[in-house]
Amino acid sequence: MDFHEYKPKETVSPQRIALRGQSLLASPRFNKGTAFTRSERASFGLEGRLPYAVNSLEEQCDRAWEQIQTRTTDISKNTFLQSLKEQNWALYYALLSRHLRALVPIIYTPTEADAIANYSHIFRRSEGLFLTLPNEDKMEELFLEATRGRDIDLFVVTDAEAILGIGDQGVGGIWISTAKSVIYSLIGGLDPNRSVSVVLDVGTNNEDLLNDPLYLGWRERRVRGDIYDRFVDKFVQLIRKHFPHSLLHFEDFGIDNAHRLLQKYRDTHAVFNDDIQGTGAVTLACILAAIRISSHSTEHKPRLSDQRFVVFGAGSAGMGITVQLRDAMVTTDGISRQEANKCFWLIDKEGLLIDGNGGSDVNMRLRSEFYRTDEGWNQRPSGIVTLLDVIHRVHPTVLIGTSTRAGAFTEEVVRAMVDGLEPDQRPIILPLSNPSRLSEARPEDILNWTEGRALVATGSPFGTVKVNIGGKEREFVIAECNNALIYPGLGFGAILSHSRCVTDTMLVAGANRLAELSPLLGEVGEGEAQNGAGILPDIDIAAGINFEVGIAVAEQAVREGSAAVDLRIEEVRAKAEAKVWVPIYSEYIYDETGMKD
Ligand SMILES: NC(=O)C1=CN([C@@H]2O[C@H](COP(=O)(O)OP(=O)(O)OC[C@H]3O[C@@H](n4cnc5c(N)ncnc54)[C@H](O)[C@@H]3O)[C@@H](O)[C@H]2O)C=CC1
Ligand SMILES: CC(=O)C(=O)O
Ligand SMILES: [Mg+2]
Repeated sequence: MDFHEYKPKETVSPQRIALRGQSLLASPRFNKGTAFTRSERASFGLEGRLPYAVNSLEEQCDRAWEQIQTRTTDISKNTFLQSLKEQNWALYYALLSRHLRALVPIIYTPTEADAIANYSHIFRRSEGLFLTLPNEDKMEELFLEATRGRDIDLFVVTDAEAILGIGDQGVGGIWISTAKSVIYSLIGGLDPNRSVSVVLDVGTNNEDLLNDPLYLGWRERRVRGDIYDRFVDKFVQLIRKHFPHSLLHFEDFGIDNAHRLLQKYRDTHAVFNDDIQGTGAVTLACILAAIRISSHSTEHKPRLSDQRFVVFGAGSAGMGITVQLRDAMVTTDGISRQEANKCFWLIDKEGLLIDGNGGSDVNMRLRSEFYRTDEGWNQRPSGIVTLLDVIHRVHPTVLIGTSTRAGAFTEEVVRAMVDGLEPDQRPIILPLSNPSRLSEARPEDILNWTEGRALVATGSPFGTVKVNIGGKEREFVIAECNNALIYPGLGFGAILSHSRCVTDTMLVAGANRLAELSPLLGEVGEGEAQNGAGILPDIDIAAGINFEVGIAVAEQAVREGSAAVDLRIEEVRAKAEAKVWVPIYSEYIYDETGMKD
């Protein structure tokens, strides 16, 4: 079901509103602009404040679409949409939902990365909750002010240390929280009034920002250690105290904190780290679908543990993916954790991770399970075993890039990978770094170098690629293996079921559902080799797909007892349909005791 065509009863029933005149027009939640009906204009003191004609939402979308076309750069389109969001939520989300493929790249990766990097210069109006270290003593007051009178389902929080692949962005990181929240509403069907986007401003180590006279954040170096931990803990405890059934989504924390905070809080609340778990789940789905196509053997169902994985960039996302794949192997293929660990070769700045060479971060413990100590690797004089060395010796079937190292998957690397496989086996190559300019390879190049054999998915959108194979031009859809394709559904499922925790089994249920919905499998059936469909569903249909993911997650939560509501599996779908938020206008009735904000 694409819920944008769906009108839940609660949304279409009349709403009682206490705002009038300019206050109503200034409320993005309730404003309808030129779509206020004649009788609403009379009741709410709007007749002299609006031009005479009354538009439908469809007509307003047409006008906004026309206006956005006149903007010539992506960043100016981004600014236009940001301003539209500040004016009218229904119109903003309706417009986005009608043009997902064109506009998601504008409000999310890659354009949002540029907006975030320029936050202090293009800033116009603030949005979100800013919790800044010098205001620590007032945190509860600020928190309650921002959430006053609202039922909150979702908090999206960043400390902005590792925004997408562009690093420490200080206070500008608020816009990754708001962008992720928008995707929750757009694709996941969450009411935008029930989410709060937060930045924990604990300083920045970005010299450019520290030296920028217009920088809007707290102009100090990043705070670490006990002070940092106390600050984050205060925030998490406020959520637990005031919104015990909400989901807490961590985004783009630095590598040292991401895993640590997830482990610290995941048993105490429904906590989710998108870069680790969202990326892990979407990549698991992508690989589950891809191996069913790439497997050269038709004799047995391809197993994850039959694959050899090279993960280039063993940071938050790389380790999240590795652990997710490893755990899935243990559960579904019935092998031990030690055996599963042997399917991975991890590479970071210091080359193949052989025995902890050079690394000093807190990821060490996680990484150490995957060290290749006893394989007799001959290090070069530089002390590094390179990606190419590993490809030559390991013959990986899957190559994943989460390094931010643009162009790291060179022609030599990709050709060496193909040479190591059976002639009818298809290499799975996933350059996942964002934004687009940091991708480890361009899909067009990978497909040319492999003559269309590779199965490719990327972190940012790349569109369709045409490749000349034996004199014939073939088209390949490049799937986006971005956590946005799954986290809205994972979150919706967790919220729907009031999950006490987000468990690994809930994540796997979501990933399996997404894999089943792969167009690659649907169109040609398993085992068909030459099909240009994307590995994962297109962003165009992401809303319907995430709805299904959400249901699978909520059902799993009910099944395993993670759900904290009295809900039967048979009731999950109906409950999801009732909860889903869609951008449409309902009728307003003026009522002094009605809704104000
Ligand atoms: N497609 C998706 O859904 C997602 C993509 N990402 C992308 O993945 C990239 C990494 O993100 P995080 O893991 O959060 O960052 P991170 O900083 O935690 O990890 C990056 C890792 O790559 C390593 N690295 C850097 N240069 C390298 C090189 N030349 N060779 C090998 N390794 C190198 C770093 O040392 C670090 O361990 C970013 O571009 C981010 O946008 C992250 C999350 C989701
Ligand atoms: C997609 C995402 O979460 C990232 O690139 O960080
Ligand atoms: Mg992220």
